[in-house]
Amino acid sequence: MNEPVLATQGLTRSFTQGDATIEVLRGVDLGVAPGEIVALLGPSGSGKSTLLQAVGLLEGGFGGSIRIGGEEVSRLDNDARTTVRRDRIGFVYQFHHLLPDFSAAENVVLPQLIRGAEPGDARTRAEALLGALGLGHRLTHRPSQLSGGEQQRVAVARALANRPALVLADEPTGNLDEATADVVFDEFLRLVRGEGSAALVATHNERLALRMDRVLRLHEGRLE
Ligand SMILES: Nc1ncnc2c1ncn2[C@@H]1O[C@H](COP(=O)(O)OP(=O)(O)OP(=O)(O)O)[C@@H](O)[C@H]1O
Repeated sequence: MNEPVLATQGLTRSFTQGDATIEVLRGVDLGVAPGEIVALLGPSGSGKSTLLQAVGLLEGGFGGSIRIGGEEVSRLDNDARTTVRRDRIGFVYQFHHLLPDFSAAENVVLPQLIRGAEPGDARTRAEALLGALGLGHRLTHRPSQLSGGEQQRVAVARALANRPALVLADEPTGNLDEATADVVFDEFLRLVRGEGSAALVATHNERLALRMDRVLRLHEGRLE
């Protein structure tokens, strides 16, 4: 059997506020297979973002095990975490977080250059991804010159630029109106599938969740 792209065991996280401690994650065991697209469904406040931050190695303070591509990554130092993020994970957030002074194409080129790609190759890859998302005519536009749906498409292209084994997406179309969200979400799924990446996608939208390969439900700090 293929090694999971992502596996957690007994993942815990609690926050202390004053005298109160809230246990947000109470022992989450999950596995995502290569190329599998998994929905992480749960109401607001159920801990979806907290879980994505843990497995994306964006925050510390977690208990339990996180394996990415078979490697235990939960105890790595900061430099090693940064390398895992850069080489293996693509992120899409609810808000695009594009660099405002760079064009759409440059936003997709930059992460590739940081990883050591040749500028010509990076440009070709950026144009191919943006073209696949219908943005071939928007390459030189800055984020402020793009619509919300176009901005999120650029963010999707950027996430896939380095061919990550795993895409982590937190409400990737949550900031768009329903009709635009539907279209952008379909394009996101099509592109991720076409690239062969796995994805873990947090959403509170049942309808979007059912378009994915599998649905995990987060309830009271555990997966149902
Ligand atoms: N840094 C923090 N300090 C204290 N409490 C926190 C912190 N981060 C998250 N929490 C709490 O953890 C719980 C889960 O938050 P989280 O953002 O993971 O939920 P979510 O399911 O992603 O919600 P939403 O769908 O609204 O984004 C919430 O009760 C939140 O208040």
